[in-house]
Amino acid sequence: MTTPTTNPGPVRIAVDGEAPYDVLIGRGLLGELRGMLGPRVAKVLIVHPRALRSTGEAVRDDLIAQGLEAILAEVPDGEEAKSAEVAAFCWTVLGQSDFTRSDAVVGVGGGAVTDLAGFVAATWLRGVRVVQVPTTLLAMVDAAVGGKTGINTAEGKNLVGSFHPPAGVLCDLDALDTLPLHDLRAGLAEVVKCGFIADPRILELVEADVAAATDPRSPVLAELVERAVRVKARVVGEDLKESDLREILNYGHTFAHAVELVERYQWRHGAAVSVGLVYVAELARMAGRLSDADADRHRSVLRSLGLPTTYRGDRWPQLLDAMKRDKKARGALLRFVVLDGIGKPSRLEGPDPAMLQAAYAEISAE
Ligand SMILES: NC(=O)c1ccc[n+]([C@@H]2O[C@H](COP(=O)([O-])OP(=O)(O)OC[C@H]3O[C@@H](n4cnc5c(N)ncnc54)[C@H](O)[C@@H]3O)[C@@H](O)[C@H]2O)c1
Ligand SMILES: O=C(O)C(=O)C[C@@H](O)[C@H](O)[C@H](O)COP(=O)(O)O
Ligand SMILES: [Zn+2]
Repeated sequence: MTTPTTNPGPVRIAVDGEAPYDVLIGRGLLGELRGMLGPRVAKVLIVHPRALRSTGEAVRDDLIAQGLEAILAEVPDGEEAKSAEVAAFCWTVLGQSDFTRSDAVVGVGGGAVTDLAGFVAATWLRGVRVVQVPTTLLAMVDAAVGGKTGINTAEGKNLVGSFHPPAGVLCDLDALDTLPLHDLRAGLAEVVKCGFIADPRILELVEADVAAATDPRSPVLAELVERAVRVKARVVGEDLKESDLREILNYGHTFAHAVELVERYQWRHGAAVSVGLVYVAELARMAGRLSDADADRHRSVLRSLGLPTTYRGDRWPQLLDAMKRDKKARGALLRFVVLDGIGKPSRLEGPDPAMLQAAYAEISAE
């Protein structure tokens, strides 16, 4: 059931760092885009997925009405957008449109498109402005914020990319009205991740009312978005380039990225993160770092949201091979973000291979 909402005006969350910017969360925010682009921008490339053609066109028409030159680059839906070929297509459009350093890119779409648009902006003329307009929950709470941009290669997920913070992020919650439930749930996996690493109130909100947490019109979901963005903003504001603290945002991702690769991206990122969280909670439990109750809480909260908590691919050697290319690895040393308790992220370095496989057996047996 849809809960009626009032329209209290946008929440503004500042992200600190060398080039600080704001994340706006609210409804009907398109009018804020021109201001975020900045006064010098005259030409804009709007990168959008095929499925959101009419949204891309609406953004283009709005900017044209405000006197800008705006061009569309339509890219494939989902993970297919994150390839060298699609990035090269965008560079061609930019080249043919004579884009200069005073022009800007706007990413309109889910995390796949905001990762691609950010990467194109980071690489064009060695870096132009990008404003992100995320349209999935996952992109609002995670992908569009923080400046990690990138594409995949045949060998793995996000292996090519750069840190290129946006000039601003517009999280218009109205976009969630059309988002399929599976994609909403996928976004909630990253929200729950923030709950485990830094903000336990997120876990309490989900546990108290799962229906509200999965209702795009509910104030509970709006609060979850705000809380998750605050976690991310605080972390990336302190450690943009992942020298240490930022690794905590990668909680659950060592196993998740391996699943995505092995499953040829037929798993949504958020679904893979969900099993990745359960996997690493098992690992931490086996290493004597996490209590049974806290490890079990991972399973119960994710399961209550309809997210997967098991992986039955029977592909341990391939998963282990993929995990070796995780960016947190150092040489042959696998490194995992683990919890010593809820809200207490830590690291587990070079765990015993038998324990790695035992944790896998645990999540495939359930
Ligand atoms: N850069 C980062 O820090 C970061 C963080 C988390 C995830 N990511 C990346 O984000 C990607 C996953 O993002 P995602 O979950 O948004 O998936 P996605 O971008 O693949 O979008 C999912 C699907 O929803 C469609 N869609 C988008 N908005 C819609 C809307 N409002 N209504 C209906 N359909 C809509 C898309 O076209 C797509 O088919 C992965 O590639 C992941 O690696 C990056
Ligand atoms: O922002 C971060 O840092 C993260 O790790 C957030 C993750 O949710 C996200 O999926 C990120 O793209 C993973 O990055 P990678 O460095 O492991 O490729
Ligand atoms: Zn992620």
